Amino acid sequence: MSALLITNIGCLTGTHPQDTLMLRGRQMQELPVIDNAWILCEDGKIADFGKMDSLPAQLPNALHRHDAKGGFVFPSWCDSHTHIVFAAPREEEFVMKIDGKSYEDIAAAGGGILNSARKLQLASEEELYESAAIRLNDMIRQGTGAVEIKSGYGLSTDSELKMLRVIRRLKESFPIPVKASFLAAHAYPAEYKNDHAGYIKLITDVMLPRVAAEGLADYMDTFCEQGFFSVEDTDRLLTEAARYGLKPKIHANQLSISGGVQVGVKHHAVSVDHLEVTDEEVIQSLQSSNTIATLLPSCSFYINIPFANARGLMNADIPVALASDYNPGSTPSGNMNLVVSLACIKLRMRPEEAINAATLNGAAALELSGQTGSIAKGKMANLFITRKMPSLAFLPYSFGQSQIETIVLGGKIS
Ligand SMILES: N=CN[C@@H](CCC(=O)O)C(=O)O
Ligand SMILES: [Zn+2]
Repeated sequence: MSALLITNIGCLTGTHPQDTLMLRGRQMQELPVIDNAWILCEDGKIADFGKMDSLPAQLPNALHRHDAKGGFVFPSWCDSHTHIVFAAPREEEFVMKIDGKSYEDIAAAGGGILNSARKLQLASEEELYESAAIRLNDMIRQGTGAVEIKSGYGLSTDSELKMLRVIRRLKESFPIPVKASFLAAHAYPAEYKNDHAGYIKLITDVMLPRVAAEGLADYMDTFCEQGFFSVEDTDRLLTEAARYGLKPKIHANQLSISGGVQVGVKHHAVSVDHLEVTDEEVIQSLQSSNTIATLLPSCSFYINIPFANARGLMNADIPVALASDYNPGSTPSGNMNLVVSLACIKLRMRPEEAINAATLNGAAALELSGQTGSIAKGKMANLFITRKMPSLAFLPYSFGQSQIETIVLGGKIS
């Protein structure tokens, strides 16, 4: 039996009741904490915790002790939206953006997703695994302890399967939970430019059965957006995916009011992601559902598009999660500390709301909140320990810097 005792914790953060598995809008203001605390991890799980003056006299024999020296302990970030399997960065597009081209201009000029797809088709599974593993390791060092990864730079049967197999290998070899989303409907490949029905048929009749047969995906995703996949395309794809037990997670309303939120809600999507553009109808459709609004402020920051209306969503009691959207085009960063800072600065989320959105609600957007995302007995001991900080707000306040000193995964200092 392996056991880890962390003592002298300045503030143990996110001690939600065990049965709190998702926070709707206004509930997100509550972030329970225990000051001057200890936590005991046994066999990879959180066994117990409390105030220092309640530290039990009887402790497991083979005990590793760690003195947090006044640092804060958080549940690891749960990053529920990433695209970290890609063949090459796209810094040439970064320079095009500086020169005034928009995300849509670059995509129309053969850049964007199709650019990544061309490069990915030429890369081997091994090369893709190696580069994605480096990114995932970097994310873990920055406090991420659960992640979702999408396909969507394959856009052919072989290459989509190749991406999903890389994700499966990451799942098998990393000590954190990994969920996979099948995103063949990310862009129409050049050869289907004038045959959208043909590509939809390829996804439904050829790709989906193979993805399901190999058990390669947990979710079905589509980029429901003007110039990409329509509401009708999305409706059809989600209907077919449901036959294979794949629930939706949708890219919706990144560039326009696309109808993606409503079609996602209709299909009981676990989450609808982006939502940089919303209106009253979008908010109303989410209000009557359990679908999570996953916001990606580092994407807004990087490609200079509007920031999501987090306050409007939370005031309407909609559950909001935060994720990185790490990808080579619109967000070349998987740093959840920066995401949380941007959420405070640009989405005007209070630190407690942003931290809940990046932990418990992020876990809910991965359907893992029974296992991670808060400090509760029996949950995975995936945590991070910061330097001594003067307050909770100091974490997002010190934007662009990391306060993290120690990572704990499965109850072990890693
Ligand atoms: N919007 C669609 N997909 C990605 C960007 C993909 C890319 O530009 O490569 C996103 O979530 O931002
Ligand atoms: Zn995305």
